[in-house]
Amino acid sequence: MARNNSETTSSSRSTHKIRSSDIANVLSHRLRDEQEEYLVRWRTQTPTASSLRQAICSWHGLSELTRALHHVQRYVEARARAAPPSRGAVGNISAVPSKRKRSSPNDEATLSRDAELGIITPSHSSDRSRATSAIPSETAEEAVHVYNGVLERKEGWIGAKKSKRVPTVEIDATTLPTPHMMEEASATPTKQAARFIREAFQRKLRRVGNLSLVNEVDSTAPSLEFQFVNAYVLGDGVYRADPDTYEGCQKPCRPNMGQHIGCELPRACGCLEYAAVDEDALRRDEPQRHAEYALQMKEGAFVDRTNLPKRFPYKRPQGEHRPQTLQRFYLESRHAIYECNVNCNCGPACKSRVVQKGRRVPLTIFKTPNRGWGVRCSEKLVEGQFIDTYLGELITNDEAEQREQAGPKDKASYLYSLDKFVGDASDITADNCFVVDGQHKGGVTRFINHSCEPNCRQYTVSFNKYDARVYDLAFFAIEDIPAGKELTFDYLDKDEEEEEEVIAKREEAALDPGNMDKVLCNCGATKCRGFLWV
Ligand SMILES: C[S@@+](CC[C@H](N)C(=O)[O-])C[C@H]1O[C@@H](n2cnc3c(N)ncnc32)[C@H](O)[C@@H]1O
Repeated sequence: MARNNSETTSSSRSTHKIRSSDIANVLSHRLRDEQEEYLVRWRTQTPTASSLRQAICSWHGLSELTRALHHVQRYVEARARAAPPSRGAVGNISAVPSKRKRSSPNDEATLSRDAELGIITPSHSSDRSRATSAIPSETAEEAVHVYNGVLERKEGWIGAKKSKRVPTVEIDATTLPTPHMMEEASATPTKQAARFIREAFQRKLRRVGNLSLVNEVDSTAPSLEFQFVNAYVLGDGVYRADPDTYEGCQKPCRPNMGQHIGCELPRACGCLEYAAVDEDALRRDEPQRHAEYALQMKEGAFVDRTNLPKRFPYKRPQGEHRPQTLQRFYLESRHAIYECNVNCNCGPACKSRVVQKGRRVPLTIFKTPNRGWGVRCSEKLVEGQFIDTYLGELITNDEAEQREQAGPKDKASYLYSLDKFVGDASDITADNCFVVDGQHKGGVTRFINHSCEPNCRQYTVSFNKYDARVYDLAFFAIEDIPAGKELTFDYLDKDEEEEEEVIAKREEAALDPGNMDKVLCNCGATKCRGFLWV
């Protein structure tokens, strides 16, 4: 049924929703009957200067916008960026998506990127001469709920259309919001929107499971546009092997070896082919072979690893409800970890299966005072305990470079090159390795902040020993971490340095003009290097 444009559109109990894809953007907000209402500009198929002027705009309560809340979030955060927080408005929003360039208000001939995205800047309101019919008075303006069209409600959805039958209030949509609307908006809080947005993000977390959100700093929530995924999302030109084709360990490995804790064959297990050689065992058991091995390693010669004793990645579980932890050797080295896989003979109880079983610990995304969102665990973690993997879009290096150039200055923080095996006997180079971009699609670990003195580290974990291109990036605790303490890792994974050395370098970095546009590090560690990427 067609709705007259003078009808109220903001029922607080609405069962009819606006589709996210039908909205171009949110232009303003106001309070009516104690309910926040948001002025929505409907999307036109292909935005042209004239279609933007004639775009349908209408006011809606939040219950009609629950499927399109990220548009409200963008509006609220852009507003907070433009003005310092006041009277219940949102505060620190350092982690919101990048700012967009805005189009020249009078440049109709060439549509800017803003216009393509459907963003109309308030500054257009100065060009009143284009209005098809100016709004006569503030009172009339207040009464209007739909401009340039009518709304219809069908099958749970709200749509907008032009109507020849129903008289409509016509206005140059690029003049919205009007100065009066802007004035009203500046005096109106966005608390209800903040609650709707926070609840929507919490619903996302519940769908993932074992995740929560805490914000004791302001009323914001992480971007609703962030999509949680549970595996890499393959981009164009990216490929990975089907798990059915992975080579698994075969006989003599067998299920339930070693009192049901899996593999006990550090020389024979095929999955350990590229695992770290247990040099202590080799020296002790076969001194001659150890001497040959040490020489081959020193000269960079080929090493036949068959039957050399290898190190298992994980310790046996230390009690029924205790987590398995990384062996000290792996914890302290950067050696890749090889786990057993779906085609192995060892069975699911094998001790070389930790990361593949996924996150077991409850994590909380929380707002920090000076580093955007961070992550903590509500349970204590022990040294060597697995936390979670870094996920995201798996893209080519070329694609990553393009995204880095087009993105904000901290884009690099979300990009992780899978370059562990560059330089090994493979055709992988720094220019053709794949890259994980976790900014818009990924897992909770994408919210982990950097520290120059971290309590976690990222390790390479492979289930397919012959694939040097695609592997997991897994976070482990590198010390015991009390419940509630922020989890951090060193984005540059640097080796530890002496304090005086770090301080000297930090002072030098602060004076280097080349670091002027670098992101300052707020980790607060004694050995802080001063910048995120130095
Ligand atoms: C991978 S994200 C971490 C999550 C991020 N805090 C957020 O709110 O989405 C990396 C970004 O967080 C911020 N960040 C992380 N660690 C920081 C630190 N030690 N000091 C300052 N900013 C930091 C920077 O903006 C960086 O680009």
